[in-house]
Amino acid sequence: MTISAMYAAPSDALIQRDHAPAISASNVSKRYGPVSALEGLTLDVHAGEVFGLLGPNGSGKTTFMRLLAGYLLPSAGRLMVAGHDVVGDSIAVRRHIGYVPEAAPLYRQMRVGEFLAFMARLRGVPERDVKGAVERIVDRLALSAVADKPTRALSKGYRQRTALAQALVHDPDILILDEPTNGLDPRQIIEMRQLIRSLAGRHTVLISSHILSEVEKTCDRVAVLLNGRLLGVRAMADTPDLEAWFLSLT
Ligand SMILES: Nc1ncnc2c1ncn2[C@@H]1O[C@H](COP(=O)(O)OP(=O)(O)OP(=O)(O)O)[C@@H](O)[C@H]1O
Repeated sequence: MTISAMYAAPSDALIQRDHAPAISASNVSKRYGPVSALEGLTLDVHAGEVFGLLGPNGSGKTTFMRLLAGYLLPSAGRLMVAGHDVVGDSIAVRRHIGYVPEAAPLYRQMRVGEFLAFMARLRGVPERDVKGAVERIVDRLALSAVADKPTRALSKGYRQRTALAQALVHDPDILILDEPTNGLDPRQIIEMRQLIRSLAGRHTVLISSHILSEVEKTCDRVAVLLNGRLLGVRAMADTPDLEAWFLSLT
């Protein structure tokens, strides 16, 4: 399917709502030698929702995201993304995922437009569709003012937005954002939150954070992780006091 057809067609994410969860973890564990970073994690993320992973430093949030993105392999358990196994079908999984790590590399010598075109090609967007895909994402994320600037010259807010654009340029169903507001100023935090909310529905968004108020304002549902273990999952609509719930768990 061409990227233009992907934009025109109802997204896989919406189709999946009636079928498989966008992300499904069954008893997933990850060890780094003697360190247990995730312990028997079982969790479903529904298509089209913004889902928050909340936990202090070292609770396993980044490890879970890196497993989903195929950068790491689980030590045990089964992890499915858009109906594909991350171990057995990693190429299909990568097509469905856009990932923004906490410190996203931006190839500092490239201009923003060039960088996005480079990332689109890397993700398998056909050559004839690259220009259109870049134009669409530059427009959608309001990057036109900086499209000709080298990425090294960007402000932190624009850098974060460019990192998000590279993760969306191939129009994945699922977007994974590790601490997306880290280091942003208050206005940039608000803009990033609005941007994430605007992606819900068409995309499934998984974000990590250790800031309760951030999760409260951005997410539809939240999971609390501590020391690699899942302590609970709640819909924000059913959680009038996130702080009280969090404290009751930890
Ligand atoms: N490459 C690694 N080798 C060894 N231990 C690791 C490695 N990466 C993470 N860990 C350990 O795994 C545990 C979970 O780390 P992880 O980075 O997934 O947590 P986190 O919740 O994302 O933390 P943060 O908010 O600080 O990014 C921690 O104890 C961490 O020290």
